[in-house]
Amino acid sequence: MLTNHAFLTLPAYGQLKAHFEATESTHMRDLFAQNPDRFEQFSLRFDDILVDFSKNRVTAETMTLLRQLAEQAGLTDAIEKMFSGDKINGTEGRAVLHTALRNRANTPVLVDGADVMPSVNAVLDRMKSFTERVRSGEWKGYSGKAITDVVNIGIGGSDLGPVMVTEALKFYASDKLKVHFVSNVDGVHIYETLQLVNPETTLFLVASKTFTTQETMTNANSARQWFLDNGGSQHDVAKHFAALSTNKAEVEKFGIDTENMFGFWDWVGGRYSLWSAIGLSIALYIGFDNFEELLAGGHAMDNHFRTAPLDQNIPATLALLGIWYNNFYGAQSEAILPYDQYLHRFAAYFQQGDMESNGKSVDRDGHPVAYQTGPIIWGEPGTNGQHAFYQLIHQGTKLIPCDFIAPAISHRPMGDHHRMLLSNFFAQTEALMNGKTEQEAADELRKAGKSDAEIAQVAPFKAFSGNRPTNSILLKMITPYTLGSLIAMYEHKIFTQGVIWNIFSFDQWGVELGKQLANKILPELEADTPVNSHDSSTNGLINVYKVWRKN
Ligand SMILES: O=P(O)(O)OC[C@H]1O[C@H](O)[C@@H](O)[C@@H](O)[C@@H]1O
Repeated sequence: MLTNHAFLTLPAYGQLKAHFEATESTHMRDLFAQNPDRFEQFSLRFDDILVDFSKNRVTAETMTLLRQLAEQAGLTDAIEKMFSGDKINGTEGRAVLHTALRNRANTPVLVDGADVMPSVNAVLDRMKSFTERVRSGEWKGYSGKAITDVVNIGIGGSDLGPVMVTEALKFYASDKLKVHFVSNVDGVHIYETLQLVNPETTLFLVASKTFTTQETMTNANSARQWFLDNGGSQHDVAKHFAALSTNKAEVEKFGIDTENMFGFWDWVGGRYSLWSAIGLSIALYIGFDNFEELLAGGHAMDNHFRTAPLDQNIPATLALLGIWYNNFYGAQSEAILPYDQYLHRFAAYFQQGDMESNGKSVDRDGHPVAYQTGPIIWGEPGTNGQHAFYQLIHQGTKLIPCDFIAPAISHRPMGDHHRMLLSNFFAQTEALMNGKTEQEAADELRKAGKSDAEIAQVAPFKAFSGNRPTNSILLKMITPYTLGSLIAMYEHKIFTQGVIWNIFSFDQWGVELGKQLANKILPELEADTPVNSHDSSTNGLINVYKVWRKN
């Protein structure tokens, strides 16, 4: 278990508070003007990833104090505990070992005294041979045809990771195999997906850690019914359905051949599970070699996080910067802005990764926290975001720290597109940092021939305060390896923040509540008789629904 501490009484917290008050009005423009080495001093490189954090409202002193905060919160010890299988998920009594899933060094990792690596490797071997059989066409559907479409049925962590990664690595995909994802219990999702596929050549992956999640089981049942109604027999189900789960008993109950079950373990959190059997759709889509590259990239970042000193440690640095804005500047959110269309689900993926992990308000002693914890994560790919919500980032009243992410090399070089994309990537962080004074705005207007009256009227609106913090994460190229490192980088950022805030990052009781509540109302929706067991709003909504559904 992790050692507890009181975040607000850490000596570095008090020092940071005083430092914040003393430096709050400093403008980054001046910091850049004063220090020509700012980029060298405040950027880190790891393989083909460059993290430039110089456009933040920090000085060397800020970073020193933030690192002291991490040390005083016991980060080094906490990292060791996670990697070595300590039961750091305190409310569920579980280890947290997604790092073991990508432990390419194969060094033993012990849970309750037993090495988990042989089981990890055994599942990877089975995934490999299954992937090869399906991709080569050796695996046949019931009518003897090869598989052309894979439909992953899962939700939350059993969906978002595979969706994000298959999109991000589409360049590496085989054109012989398409992947589809069904998550929402809204019948529209499975209906529309089934319109695209043929039962003879479709493989359904039922992805659920618990194998009891309402949405997934409902979609899986509908998929099986569709399969049986459209030419498949009960006997053929084994050729068209596989399960990715920790729950063998429920998989058997559903009727999936356990030969087609790919297991994982309770020490893999749902939102950290793309590295496990939950990643089978990824392996099928991009091939097992590429899936292994993804694991290798994650493993390399694990080694970096575990061994790099704090002043060189990329995930820890990003975490500390996040804490600086969250706990001292009062920033409510962080935007993730990938300048890469293939990464268009990256922010959505880390919405779950971050918000489900650190959206907690009770500390590890069970006491309500008296400080802010996890931020709101949001974002869309650049340049679309620029034409939608960047106005608020540039000139709104809220401070929104942003991560800008871009590859130097595009997989799809089309004319000048990539250069244009990157010119936006570079320009935006520069503008957010520099801003534009009213005087500069006035000078521009004068040059454009505007009268003094016009200038006085318009200049205030054309001024930008600047001083808005950004990290620029420049990658050479989005390869499976680099993406693996990038994902692991954010995972460890989230972990670091949870350690410093003294919260449990690996449970999700808030989500469980929703599952229970919906199950209570579902039977009440059966009959047309009005309900009166809830508050007047809930009763009113249900009763109008009961009337309207009759038409
Ligand atoms: O894989 P499962 O068990 O279907 O859970 C799917 C999802 O359910 C809930 O929303 C949470 O517990 C998530 O963390 C999880 O990823």
